[in-house]
Amino acid sequence: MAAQPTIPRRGLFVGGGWREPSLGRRLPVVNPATEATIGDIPAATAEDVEIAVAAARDAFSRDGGRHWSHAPGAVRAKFLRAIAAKIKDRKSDLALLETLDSGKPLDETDADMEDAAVCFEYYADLAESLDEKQRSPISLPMENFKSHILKEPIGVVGLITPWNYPLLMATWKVAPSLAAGCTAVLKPSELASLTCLELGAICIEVGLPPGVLNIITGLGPEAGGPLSSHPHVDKVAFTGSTETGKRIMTAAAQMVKPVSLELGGKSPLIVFDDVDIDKAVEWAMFGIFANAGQVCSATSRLLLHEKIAKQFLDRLVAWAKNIKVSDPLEEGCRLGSVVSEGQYEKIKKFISTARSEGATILYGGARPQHLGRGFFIEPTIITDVSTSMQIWREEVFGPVVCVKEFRTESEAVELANDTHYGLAGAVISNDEERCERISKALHSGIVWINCSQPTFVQAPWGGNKRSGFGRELGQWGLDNYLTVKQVTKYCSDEPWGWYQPPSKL
Ligand SMILES: NC(=O)C1=CN([C@@H]2O[C@H](COP(=O)(O)OP(=O)(O)OC[C@H]3O[C@@H](n4cnc5c(N)ncnc54)[C@H](O)[C@@H]3O)[C@@H](O)[C@H]2O)C=CC1
Ligand SMILES: N=C(N)NCCCC(=O)O
Ligand code: NA
Repeated sequence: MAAQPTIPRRGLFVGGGWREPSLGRRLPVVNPATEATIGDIPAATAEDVEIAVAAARDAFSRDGGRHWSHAPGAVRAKFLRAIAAKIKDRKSDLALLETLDSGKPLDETDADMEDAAVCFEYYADLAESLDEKQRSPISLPMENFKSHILKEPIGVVGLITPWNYPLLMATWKVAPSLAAGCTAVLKPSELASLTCLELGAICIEVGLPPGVLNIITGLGPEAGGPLSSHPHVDKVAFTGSTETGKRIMTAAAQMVKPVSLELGGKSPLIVFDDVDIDKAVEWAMFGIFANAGQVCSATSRLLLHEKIAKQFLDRLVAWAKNIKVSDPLEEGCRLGSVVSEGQYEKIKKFISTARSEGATILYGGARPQHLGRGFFIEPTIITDVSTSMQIWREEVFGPVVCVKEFRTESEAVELANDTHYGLAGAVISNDEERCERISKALHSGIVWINCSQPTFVQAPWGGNKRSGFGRELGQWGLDNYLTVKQVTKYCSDEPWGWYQPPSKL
């Protein structure tokens, strides 16, 4: 087991330095795998939001934007690459902090730190290529006019992020917004903020201009609320629950402030009868047990062709029994604890409601016997599910999959789309044409074929329906933080000639 590090005591990261929260309050950091309090983080309030937004505003317009917002993309790219390099240098200590904060297996946090570094590098490249895309001409039907496009940073952005991939979800917003030339105030989740505060330390080390990125930890209503309604915040990007997303959109609407929302999901995985069962089972497990199912795109509804359902479930149970559920620091751990006591209680309630509504807990459903402490839940497989049950309709955000059988392709699609959410969907079949048909038929922003969850920084990420709108990652992730300006020029020597000229007296 890795050595326990000391948890750095940080302030709020504002204007390029550390600052104690105005009201002097701090929040405990709990390691959910041991239930021990291991440190604390500052609790920002509206007063601190005010100061952080002012710092970001100042950084946006300082020197007419020459050093950041309107600097060549290469200037911003240099800082983004330096941040990526520091994340790589500190990968093992950041991964350890994130595991201690969230309960995620160390192999997962290690991969997440790598993904965060890659994301900063990717948007460094896009910051550079942005300059080449400026002034792209628009063809007009009148010769005496010429028009071109400028892509400009939106301004100061508020970035509100969740606890399930603490540093990575922050990076999906920080990297593209800074690449675009915005300045930002990041509000990570109070349940797991440690690595985001370390990002502040990294910004100091790389000499990021003060105020370009500010990081304020604290509670949702106290710190996130004032940020989403602040008149000097030009856009809010949010990832988290649908309920909080609605609140943020309502607050932003008062200022006609644009928002992008990446919310919950209840994504389906459809398995046909022409597949290699064990290969399909492993993807089904990865789709719902990776990160203990605390993934917005988790494929939490498993749809099995009736011909293979029994065999598939037998194998799924056999594989699930084989998952190493342990302290997330243990070598080979594949299922750690969930993030908090609140999340643990919520997941257990979902399971007991499913049982009382008549579903069968085929496997799991409780605390693993060998783990007496920590917020651990067994991998859980629920069958005999009907479409009116809570377990079919609502996001659990835990290692809990519910299963239904289907007979025909159209029945599978109908079940898959039977949800208010629309983030992701997946299909496993050896029939390529069938997979193509299903990709078109699913009402979601992401479709996986013959897999579930692999995520690449180059490809757009986001949902439809109550999973939100806007796309992160790829070029779309950069466009999220850019506004498009048309510049149209009259270039004829002739007068416009619409009005009768007055007589020259
Ligand atoms: N889609 C996703 O990626 C996520 C979904 N969830 C779902 O949400 C449930 C609740 O988890 P929470 O941590 O409570 O998620 P949440 O959506 O409340 O938290 C996400 C972020 O929003 C902030 N926030 C909360 N209330 C706010 C407000 N009124 N104004 C501005 N910001 C606010 C939080 O501090 C955090 O930074 C989970 O059980 C899960 O089902 C949670 C996290 C991520
Ligand atoms: N990095 C991977 N594989 N997935 C990220 C999921 C992000 C989310 O829950 O919003
Ligand atoms: Na924590």
